[in-house]
Amino acid sequence: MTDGVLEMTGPVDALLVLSFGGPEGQEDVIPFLENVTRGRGIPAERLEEVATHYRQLGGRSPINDLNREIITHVEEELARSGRDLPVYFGNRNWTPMIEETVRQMTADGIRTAAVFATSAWGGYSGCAQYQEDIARAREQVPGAPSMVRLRQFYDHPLFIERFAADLRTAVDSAAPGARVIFTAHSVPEAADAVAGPPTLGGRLYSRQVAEASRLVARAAGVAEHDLVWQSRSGPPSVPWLEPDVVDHVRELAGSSGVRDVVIVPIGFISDHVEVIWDLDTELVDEVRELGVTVTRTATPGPSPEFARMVLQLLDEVESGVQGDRLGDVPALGCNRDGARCAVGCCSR
Ligand SMILES: CC1=C(CCC(=O)O)c2cc3nc(cc4[nH]c(cc5[nH]c(cc1n2)c(C)c5CCC(=O)O)c(CCC(=O)O)c4C)C(CCC(=O)O)=C3C
Ligand SMILES: [Fe+2]
Repeated sequence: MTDGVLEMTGPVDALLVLSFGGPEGQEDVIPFLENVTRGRGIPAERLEEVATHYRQLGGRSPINDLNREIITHVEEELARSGRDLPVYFGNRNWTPMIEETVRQMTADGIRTAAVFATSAWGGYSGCAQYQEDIARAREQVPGAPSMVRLRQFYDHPLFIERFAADLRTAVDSAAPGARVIFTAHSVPEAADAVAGPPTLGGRLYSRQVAEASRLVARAAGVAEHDLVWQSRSGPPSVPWLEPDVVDHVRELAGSSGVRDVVIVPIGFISDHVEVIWDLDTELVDEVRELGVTVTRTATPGPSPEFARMVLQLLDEVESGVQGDRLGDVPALGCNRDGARCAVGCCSR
C-alpha cells in the first residue's frame, strides 16, 4: 500500500498507551462526562441517559482495567523479546490524564516515545482527536519527548485473526443459520464524510469498519454478514451512520423471522460500556420480547495476539518497514508529535 507515510523513529525510549479513559466510581461519572463532552454539543437528555448507564454499572467503566490488562500483556511480550522498554498509560478523559503522564515521562528522562492509541480506526474520534491529545500534552510540558503514533490497525493480521477466531467460536455455539452482524460506534454522517484526506476519498472510518468486517467474516468462513452502527448521540435531526443495531435486529425479526443473531462488536477493542451496556444489556432486552437470542462475540483487547500486534506496530515505526496488512482501505495515523495525517484530514 502506498497510502500514509510511515514515520521512522529508530529505537524509542518508551511506549505510551493512550486511551479514552472512564470513571472508576459513582463520584467520577459526571466529571468524566463533562470531560468527554466539553464543547461537543451533546444534548443534556442524552448525557443524563448515558450517566444512568454508568451509574448502573456501579459508576465504574471497565475501560481502565482493560487497558491495564493490555499494558500487562505488552510488558510480558516485551520482556519475552528481551526488551527493557517502559510502558506508560495516559487518557484523554480520565486519570491518568495524558498531560500528567507526559509530565512523568519527561521527568523520567524519556526523549522519544511511540504512542499506541487504542482505536483501530481513522476519523475524528478514533484518530484525529488522539493526535490533538498528543499535541496538547506536548505543548503543556516543556521538554516533552518526541512522540510518534503507531498506525491505524484496522486490518492488522493479528487483529483480524483474533476477531475471526472468536466469531468462529460464537457461530459454533449459536443456533445453526444464525445471522452474523458486525457493529461499530456510529458517528455523524458529516464526520465520516471528512474522515481521511480528500485525496483518499473520505469516509475512511466507515470504509475501514466495512473492510475489517469483510476480512473477519472471510477469515471465519462466514459467507454473509450485515454491518450496522450503535451508540449514537447528538440531536435526532443530525444524520448519523445507520442502520442502528437495535432497529436492524428488530427489522430482521419482523420481516425475515430471524431468531438468532451473532453480534460482532468490531468497532471496539475491548468490552467497553458500549459493549456491555448498549449490546449485552440494551440490545438483549429490546429484542428478547421478539424471541431473538443474541450471541455476542469476544473482543480482542485482552488476548496475547493483541499485545503481539502492538509490538509489531512498534517495530514498524522503529524500523520504518511496513508490516503485513490485509486491507485495501488506507491506514494512516502514523504521525509525529500529533500532526494531522494529511492536509484536510478529519476536519470534522
Ligand atoms: C468512533 C468512536 C469510538 C471508537 C474509537 C475509539 O475507541 O476511540 C468511540 C469510543 C468510545 N466512546 C466512549 C464513551 C463516550 N463516547 C461519547 C460520545 C461520542 N463517541 C463518538 C465516537 C466514538 N466513540 C462520537 C462521535 C460521540 C459524540 C460526541 C463527540 O463528537 O465526541 C460519550 C458521550 C455520551 C454519548 O453521547 O454517548 C461517551 C461517554 C468510550 C468509553 C467507554 C467506556 O467507558 O467503557 C469509548 C471507548
Ligand atoms: Fe464515544
